[in-house]
Amino acid sequence: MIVRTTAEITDTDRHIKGNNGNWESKRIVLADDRVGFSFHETTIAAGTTNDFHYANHVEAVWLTRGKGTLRDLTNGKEYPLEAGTMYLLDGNEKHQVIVEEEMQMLCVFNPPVVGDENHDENGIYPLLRLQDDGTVVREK
Ligand SMILES: CC(=O)NCC[C@H](N)C(=O)O
Repeated sequence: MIVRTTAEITDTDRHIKGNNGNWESKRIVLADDRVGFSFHETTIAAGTTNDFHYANHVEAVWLTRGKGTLRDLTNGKEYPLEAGTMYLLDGNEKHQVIVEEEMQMLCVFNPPVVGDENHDENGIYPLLRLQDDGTVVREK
């Protein structure tokens, strides 16, 4: 069994700042826990528009705080986001998160994020795999 607290993650190498400057992510469960998914708490700043594209991962997002809009960039559809709403990117959809009130979200990634992944210029995380010997290989 593994038990962790926010205090153990905040301001450590598990606390990642997004390279668009708009979000931060506390990486609660990572690939080295070897459970097949990673689990993050993400905060996104009010007044921002964020383009994401998890081409190599499935992501589920559960909003615990905040308000805004999710836009599916594959078809232009928009969905209101507020506490208690979940979206699942089961088709690796390019999407946009438009934030009216600061959002806090709980996010699950499969395959699991290894550690400090950040978005490239297209909003994509690389596909990194943690090998049994602890080394990380880039697969995409
Ligand atoms: C909602 C979203 O995709 N936010 C960006 C950060 C990501 N969820 C992460 O925790 O790495």
